[in-house]
Amino acid sequence: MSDKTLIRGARILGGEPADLLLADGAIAGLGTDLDATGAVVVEAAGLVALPGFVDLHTHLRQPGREDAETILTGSQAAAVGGYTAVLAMANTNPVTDTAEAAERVLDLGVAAGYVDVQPVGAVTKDLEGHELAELGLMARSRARVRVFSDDGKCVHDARVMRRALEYVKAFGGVVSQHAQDPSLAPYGSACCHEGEISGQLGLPGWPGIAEEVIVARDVMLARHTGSRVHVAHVSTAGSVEVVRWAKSQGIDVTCEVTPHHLILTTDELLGYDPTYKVNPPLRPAEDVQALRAALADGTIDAVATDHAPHAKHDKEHAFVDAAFGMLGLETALSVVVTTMVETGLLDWAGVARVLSTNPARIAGLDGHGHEIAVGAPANITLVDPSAKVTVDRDASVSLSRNNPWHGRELTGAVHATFLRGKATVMEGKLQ
Ligand SMILES: NC(=O)N[C@@H](CC(=O)O)C(=O)O
Repeated sequence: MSDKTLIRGARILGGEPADLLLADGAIAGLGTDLDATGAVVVEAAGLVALPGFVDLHTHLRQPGREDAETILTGSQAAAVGGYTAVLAMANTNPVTDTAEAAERVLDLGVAAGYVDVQPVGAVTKDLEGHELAELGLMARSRARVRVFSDDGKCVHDARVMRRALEYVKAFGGVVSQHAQDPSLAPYGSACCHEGEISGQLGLPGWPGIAEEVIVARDVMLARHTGSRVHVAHVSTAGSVEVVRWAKSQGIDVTCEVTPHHLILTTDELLGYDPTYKVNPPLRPAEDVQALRAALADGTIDAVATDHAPHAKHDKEHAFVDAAFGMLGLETALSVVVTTMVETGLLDWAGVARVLSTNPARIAGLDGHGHEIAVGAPANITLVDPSAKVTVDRDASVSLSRNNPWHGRELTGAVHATFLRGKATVMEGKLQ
């Protein structure tokens, strides 16, 4: 089979139609009426060409919970979602807190071959929050770890956070903080936005302030250390306000929002369906509006899925006992189109920014998030901008089924994904 592909007539970043020639892993031509000799031709009239998506926040569950997801199945779900790179969170079993563990994740990602799997290193040993993990060794390993996170838990001790920020500064790393002060929102028990709704449902409250105090503290620590902090899954208007202020002061802070926090609200909890139990919890509509506005104005840099697959027997429990988390990789683009493009809040260049360019920059991934230009790596996602999709959780390539979008109609679909010129997905199907 030819290793040349001609994508014919795609709208580049939603602009004018052009042909794209992919050869030897790179974009070899961009223009009109390019010569198709020897190339596989992909007819792309009406489709939008974007740089391959990069997910800053994916839980792949391997090692330890291969019944919920593996690096292979998670990579496949990512490719179907239009991703060419994912950052694999460290809260596996064992935790990714050594150079060897990070290299193992990297190698399994290469063996799977659907997306570049970039390991995230734990900030503290075994995510316990006390002793720093081998940050330098992970950074210098073959895995070149640059993003560190105890995600699932917060680096709640200010002294440990300060040391982590100082340490990662030496090699241009970043700490991605799961902002949850456990004295205000205890791990495991706090599971519902604190407010009228938690009272009504009788569920332990997870107040927005538990997130906001950590975000406020961390931007001050970033300023003090001159280092770089990233806030994972921001979920409240207050957090966004703090980040907006910090950016205006020149503090080196970035943040991400999940697709689910852009649309789902506390109302979903009324049926006590554990599919909607997630950390941080779903918030009221005012927060959702503030998150959309902040993504539109650039205060929020990226959309990151927090894809959190769980086996049935961990999710199908009474709400208080079920595992936290929901799937996200395969549906993120459709949620972004539905909430941000259809509403006029983002154009396609904006979608490229929040799903590709910014996350690649934050993670320090050189081979991703490029402009669509001759010579750039051929990591390309083709999107059908107006397709109406009714999500079917059983059509998922993820091993898990905790899909909050099941039965909903969303707009926009991934048509094809190319990783260094090779089609991993074509006509929505895994290759
Ligand atoms: N986001 C989630 O709801 N779940 C995450 C970890 C976490 O609790 O943040 C997971 O690993 O399942």
